[in-house]
Amino acid sequence: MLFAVRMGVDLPRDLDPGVREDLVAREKAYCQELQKSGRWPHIWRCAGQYANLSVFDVEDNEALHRVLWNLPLFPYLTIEITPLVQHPSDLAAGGAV
Ligand SMILES: O=C(O)C[C@H]1C=CC(=O)O1
Repeated sequence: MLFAVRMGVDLPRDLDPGVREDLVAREKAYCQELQKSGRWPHIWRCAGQYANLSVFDVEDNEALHRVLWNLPLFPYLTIEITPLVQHPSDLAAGGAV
């Protein structure tokens, strides 16, 4: 199942710089591990915002929940989820011209 997920990041201004650096490094490693496994095929920065728009390709809602819950930055994220289905006009998916 495909899900579009927007994550807004809100790290406290007074967060210890070392803790912040560690969190961001662990988030990046986890994100790249999921990309390599095919479960996080797209990630885009939302222009001008500390936020990303991502696509997840996971088995079901439960799997998505697990993946998101385990994000190191999870406590600092505002997450919006949109389940996706194929669009009938999508040429790449065989949509008629
Ligand atoms: O920077 C972000 O958008 C938050 C987070 C999501 C993946 C990652 O590496 O960091």
